[in-house]
This record gives sequence, C-alpha cells and structure tokens, in this order.
Amino acid sequence: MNHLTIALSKGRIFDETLPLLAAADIVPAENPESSRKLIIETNHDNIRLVIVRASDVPTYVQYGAADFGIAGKDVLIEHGGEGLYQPLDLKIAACKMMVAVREGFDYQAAAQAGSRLRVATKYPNIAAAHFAAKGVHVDIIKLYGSMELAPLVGLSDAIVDLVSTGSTLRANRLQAVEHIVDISSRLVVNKAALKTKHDLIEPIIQTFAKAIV
Ligand SMILES: Nc1ncnc2c1ncn2[C@@H]1O[C@H](COP(=O)(O)OP(=O)(O)OP(=O)(O)O)[C@@H](O)[C@H]1O
Ligand SMILES: O=P(O)(O)OC[C@H]1O[C@H](OP(=O)(O)OP(=O)(O)O)[C@H](O)[C@@H]1O
Repeated sequence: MNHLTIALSKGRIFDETLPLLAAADIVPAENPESSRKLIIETNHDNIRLVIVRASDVPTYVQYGAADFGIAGKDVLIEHGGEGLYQPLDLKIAACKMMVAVREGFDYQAAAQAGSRLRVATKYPNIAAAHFAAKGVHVDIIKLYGSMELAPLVGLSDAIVDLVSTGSTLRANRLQAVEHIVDISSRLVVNKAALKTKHDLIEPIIQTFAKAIV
C-alpha cells in the first residue's frame, strides 16, 4: 500500500486546512497546538501529517519528504517553486503583500527612481524584485518577524510585510503605501509523487478543488 505524507504548518494554515482534509475524509488524530508531536497520525493507516515551519513546507515537498503540502504564495515565491507542482489556489490564509512606512513618512519622495531606501523584510526576493521594477535602489535588511518595529526604531525606512485586517499596522502607527501582490495558500505536490502515487493523490486534489470556498 502506498503511504502519503502531508506537510502543514500549525496555526492558521492547519486550522484552515482542516475542513479541506475533512472533505477528503482525512481526520488528524491530534491537534499540533496541544501536542508536541511533529508527526501526526490520521484516521487512515497510510496517511500522516508532518508539522513544519510555514517557510519549510516547500522544502519538505521538493525533496519528497512530504508528498504534498500547503504553503502561502509568499513562501512559494521566496522558495522559487523548484520541483513543485502547484495545482490549486486553496483561497485560504488570504492577505496582501504590502510596502508600509511610518505615518507621515513621505514615501513618494523617498521612493523616486534612482533614490536609495532601506527596507526591512522577511521576504528579500519579493522586496528586491518589487523595487528593482520601480528602479529604486534598496538595502534589504532581512528579519524573521516583527517587521513593524523596524521603521519605528530607525532600522529601516520601509517594510515589506503581509497585511490582512491592517490592525498590526494601525497599532504601530504605520501605513500601507503600496500593494505588491495578493497572497493565499496553494496546494503544492511533489512532482515525482504525483506520478508514483497518482491514484492516492489525484482524488484528494479533486476533492480539495470542489471544497474551495
Ligand atoms: N495576517 C494574516 N492573515 C492571513 N494570512 C496570513 C497572515 N499572515 C500570514 N498569512 C499567511 O499564512 C501563512 C502562514 O503564516 P504563519 O503566521 O502561520 O507562519 P509564519 O510565522 O509566517 O511562518 P514561519 O513560522 O516560517 O516564520 C503565511 O505564509 C501567509 O501566506
Ligand atoms: O493586518 P493584520 O490582520 O494585523 O495581519 C498582519 C500580521 O499578520 C502576520 O503576522 P502573524 O499574525 O502571522 O504573526 P507572526 O508572523 O509574528 O507569527 C504579518 O506578519 C503581520 O504582522
């Protein structure tokens, strides 16, 4: 019997994937929020979940350590998508990649073609491509979280980060000044597994496709 390993991150992706898994009759035996386990069994002997960092999902799937997984488009753009088949936009974990600055900061003046801007972000490739297209020179400062702090303490002029409700920006007196790309989560499938485990994976893709809201 073929086995399936599904890579998910805990938190919003795990929570928003549960209804899709349920539609495919896949029920995790435990909740990764309360369990410390990184391998979670399901109601099927041959299907298991592995719980990894959101930004590591493409890597596990690329190398075949997981047969498929769910990852944000932000993470997939940064990763590059090598070795991954991306058949579905699942429309979950939706948000926008934006440029934001301190309230009152004259972004239009600072981001003229030919000028130089310090940009803090967890997404250096997305940020570099965005500013290169505008002809603005940037010094990218790589951070791993709490990007909103950077302009407040003089680490950067701007940030490139995800915005959903806008409440994190408001709470830190920042404003969004540019929309870069709409983000949602994608199903990512290992290209070799799609062939060797087609009979197992294809029905799940079809079920997920029908369950997208
Ligand atoms: N505020 C948000 N609203 C909706 N979706 C979001 C939001 N923030 C992030 N996302 C999406 O959810 C995905 C997972 O985010 P999550 O916060 O669980 O992980 P992370 O902390 O960004 O990743 P890592 O653990 O690798 O640092 C992101 O890659 C993005 O696509
Ligand atoms: O517009 P909002 O609804 O406020 O959402 C935006 C926030 O959400 C994300 O952080 P997240 O909640 O994932 O926190 P983390 O990256 O620190 O885990 C993102 O990095 C923003 O900080």
